[in-house]
Amino acid sequence: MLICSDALLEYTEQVNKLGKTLFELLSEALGLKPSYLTELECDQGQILICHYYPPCPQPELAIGTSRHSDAGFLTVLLQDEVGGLQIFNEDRWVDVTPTPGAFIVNIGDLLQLISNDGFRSVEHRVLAKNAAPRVSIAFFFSTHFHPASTRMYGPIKELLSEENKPLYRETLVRDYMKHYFSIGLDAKTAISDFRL
Ligand SMILES: O=C(O)CCC(=O)C(=O)O
Ligand SMILES: [Fe+2]
Repeated sequence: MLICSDALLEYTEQVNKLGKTLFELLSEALGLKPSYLTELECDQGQILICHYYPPCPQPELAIGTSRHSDAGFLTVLLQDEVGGLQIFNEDRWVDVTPTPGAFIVNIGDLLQLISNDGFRSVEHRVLAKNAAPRVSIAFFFSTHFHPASTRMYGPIKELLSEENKPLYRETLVRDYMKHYFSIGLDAKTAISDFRL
């Protein structure tokens, strides 16, 4: 890891910039001013996780990463050419075919919660493969590790009306994370427990 630390720092800086732009576009898509989500500090916590999946001799008996949705606000994911990532859409698993140079951007549970279902977090998993080792780099925007944060996150007030009532209760990021990790990876159970 020391060998590529400069590359990872540079990568972090660039994905951070990309994240800011994405949060601006997502704010606008919700009909809010571009700086809305960054003012809410959705881009403030960043966690970079590098995954290594060794080749699996019996992939039909194993799973690379179990079914889950990401807990934070947004994930920028880089996968290599091996494949195996799938998203759950309309009751079936769909392969996310690797595209060289492309990122996969996943909406996380907390963005679903504050957008009051305007955006939906996506369930995904990674199948085990026996062809070759697989590497992916996940960059999570979430304040998991800002335990002192006292900001409460709930459905954005500007998005609510008589017809669009709040669907979730407010939460601290750390309380959401505690619940998410206490139940483990398994479908989208964590966010449903915050539904009113
Ligand atoms: O390895 C991948 O492509 C996905 C990993 C993942 O879903 C995660 O880290 O949350
Ligand atoms: Fe994930």
